[in-house]
Amino acid sequence: MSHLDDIPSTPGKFKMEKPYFHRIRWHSSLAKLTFWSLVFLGMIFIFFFRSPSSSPLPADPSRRSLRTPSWGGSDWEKKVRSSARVRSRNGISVLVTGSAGFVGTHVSAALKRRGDGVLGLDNFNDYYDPSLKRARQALLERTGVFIVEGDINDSALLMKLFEVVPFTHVMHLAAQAGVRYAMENPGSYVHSNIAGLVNLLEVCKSANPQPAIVWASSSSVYGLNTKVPFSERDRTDQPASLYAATKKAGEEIAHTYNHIYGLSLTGLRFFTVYGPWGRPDMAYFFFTRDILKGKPISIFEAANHASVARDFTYIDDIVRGCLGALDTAEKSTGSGGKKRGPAQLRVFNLGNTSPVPVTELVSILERLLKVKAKRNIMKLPRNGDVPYTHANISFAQAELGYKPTTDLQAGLKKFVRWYLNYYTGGKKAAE
Ligand SMILES: O=C(O)[C@H]1O[C@H](OP(=O)(O)OP(=O)(O)OC[C@H]2O[C@@H](n3ccc(=O)[nH]c3=O)[C@H](O)[C@@H]2O)[C@H](O)[C@@H](O)[C@H]1O
Repeated sequence: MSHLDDIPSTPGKFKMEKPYFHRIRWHSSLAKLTFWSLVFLGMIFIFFFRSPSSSPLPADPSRRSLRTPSWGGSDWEKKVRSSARVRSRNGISVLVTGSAGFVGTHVSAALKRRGDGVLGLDNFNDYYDPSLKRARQALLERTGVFIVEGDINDSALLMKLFEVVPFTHVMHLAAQAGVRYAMENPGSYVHSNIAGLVNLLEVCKSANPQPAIVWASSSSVYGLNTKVPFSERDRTDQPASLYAATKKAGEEIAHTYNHIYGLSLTGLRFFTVYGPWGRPDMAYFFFTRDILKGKPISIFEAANHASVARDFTYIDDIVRGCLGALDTAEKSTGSGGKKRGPAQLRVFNLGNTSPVPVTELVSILERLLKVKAKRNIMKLPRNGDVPYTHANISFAQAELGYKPTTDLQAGLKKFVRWYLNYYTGGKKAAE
């Protein structure tokens, strides 16, 4: 909706007065006309000075979200119940937020496969191509997972979902992802990663029974930490991006809800997750697209020409980590919004323990695509990126049985196969 639409409708106010009207009346009309003209000009002024391009925080950071999702009604409730129905002995019923996202789709499918009840929730925003999210949704629908269209900031919707289904677990993956985009749209990070998280926890704390919650934190919380490999005991108070700061804030918020309300909370610090059905905003994904198009790619390097490297982690390994976290999550201890005893609070690294330079990532892609990349080496910009990540996963190994098995070469092979098939039917280079 245009901001100009906000101008109150004032029928008749601008109507031309007839000349034989009383002088005083004429003066008053002129005054009114002047007044409304000024109001009109004022609105135009406000519109331009509050437009997203000139404002650091967009007036409505959720503007890219589906604004008025339709939910409710008996058919809708039937679909919700059916999707969330547990079909295996000792299965769990899980609300998966961000289920049309990359990790959300894979986790939802894996839970469904083993007979758990799964209900998805996603706002289908256009941070990246929503048609990819729709394709993931279609994939999940075929496996019996229904995705409710809505935002985690919508308390009424969340309360309704808990009224219809007494979820035992929440897998909270809905978030504003991406390190570099935080400089473009900081408000969207606050909206999803802070306000959205708090809203979800508020509803969870009041639910009866309270669910156990597993949620996506990020390797980026290690920020400027230089001690490697990164251990959960290392400092995380030097975030290098607003994205990282909101994820770190999430970890502190989790502590609060665990402390006050007895919510069982497990945060998973994902390390640069990649694979089929991945996110087009991530380097491995758009490098593939650009290499195929013959477009140059920018490869960042750290100070003194040092390589920038990432502990790239394959999606199937991450999914196993997520399921391990759900399966070992203890029950929340509160009821009626009140804590009844101490509850579980955990944070785990989910990485691959094997950092690979971005230059090597590009070489692997060149071999798999059989196309030489046009490499444009440039200094790591000050955009929130950190030069290096490396996970110590011994804690996740001990507690969740987490053990990654896919190296970057094998994982990218699967990604490239999916990419070519999805975008070109395996025949020609992608658009
Ligand atoms: O682990 C995380 O917590 C995060 O992982 C991911 O962030 P990153 O590790 O930064 O992944 P990604 O953008 O793919 O850049 C990969 C590498 O390519 C380099 N890079 C990037 C762009 C470019 O043009 N050139 C380049 O060299 C770049 O410098 C980097 O070294 C998720 O996006 C994020 O949401 C969060 O989950």
